[in-house]
Amino acid sequence: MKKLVFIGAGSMAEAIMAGIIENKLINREQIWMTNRNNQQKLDHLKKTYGVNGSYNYEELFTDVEAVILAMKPKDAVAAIGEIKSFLNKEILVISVLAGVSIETIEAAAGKQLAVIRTMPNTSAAINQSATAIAVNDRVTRSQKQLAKDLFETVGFTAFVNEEQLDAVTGISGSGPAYIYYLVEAVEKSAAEIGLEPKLAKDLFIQTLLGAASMLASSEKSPEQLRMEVTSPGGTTEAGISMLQKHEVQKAFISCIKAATAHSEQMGKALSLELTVTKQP
Ligand SMILES: NC(=O)C1=CN([C@@H]2O[C@H](COP(=O)(O)OP(=O)(O)OC[C@H]3O[C@@H](n4cnc5c(N)ncnc54)[C@H](OP(=O)(O)O)[C@@H]3O)[C@@H](O)[C@H]2O)C=CC1
Ligand SMILES: O=C(O)[C@@H]1CCC=N1
Repeated sequence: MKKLVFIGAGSMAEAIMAGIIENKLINREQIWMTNRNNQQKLDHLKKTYGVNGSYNYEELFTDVEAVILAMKPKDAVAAIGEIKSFLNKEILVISVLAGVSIETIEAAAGKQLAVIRTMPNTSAAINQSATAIAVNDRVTRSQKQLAKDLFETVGFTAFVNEEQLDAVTGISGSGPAYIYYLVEAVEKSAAEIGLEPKLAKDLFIQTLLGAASMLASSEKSPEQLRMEVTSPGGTTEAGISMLQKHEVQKAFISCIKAATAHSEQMGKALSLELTVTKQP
């Protein structure tokens, strides 16, 4: 690896960069970061991780092997526009942007590029991301391997078709928030059932970890595992019957579908924005 440049230095960029450094995949001196105008953040990243920060594109793009696009989707077209003259087919472009298609990235750059589109999640900050990766046909085998190696430093990876990335976003990109929302409910219930919120949270976190490990290691289906907890006429049955009454499973399915649909819509809106901008 010659040089890896992050365009955008927010929470996702920091989490991925920290994983790469911790796993010694690339030397910290080979990692460069830039953002829109937050010099303080670049100074902080330099001090904390020993990476380089710069606003000078000539400097950033000298000997670059790969760039990681890590700005908000709404800023993507402008950000790619600023760097497009430095991009070419030899530089691998890796995107972590939700809903921004490979086609849109190439259209914003005005040229064909080797693009890898990924969907990680915020658990990358503790090397526990679930990252799906899609590639276009200009990506070489070694570039594909590089992307896999990079994202394996922050957790699990799987290759998918680009069309599947909206669904991945609905499940695992946004997924951590669904679990946090559930834990908020546990905390809210604590006082009413006579437990300290902190203790309720700690008990539930261990319950989540245990259940996640069971799901990952057991041959049994989630339904079978649920039935093993549920004694006839017992406490779990009483609890689950309330979830059924409130149609929680149905609500959860709607939640995943809404997030997936929103990812699709964001992609279409950006693509349309580009088409309109390019009209003479
Ligand atoms: N948060 C999440 O759970 C997940 C997010 N993603 C995706 O990751 C991406 C980044 O999200 P997140 O890290 O939360 O965002 P942040 O808001 O934390 O960071 C965005 C960064 O982009 C920079 N930026 C904006 N415009 C430009 C530009 N023109 N040139 C260079 N840098 C620019 C900002 O700079 P400045 O501070 O100077 O404005 C900032 O450093 C998003 O596209 C999101 O869809 C993917 C998976 C999960
Ligand atoms: O909410 C979002 O749009 C981003 C993408 C996936 C998780 N967070």
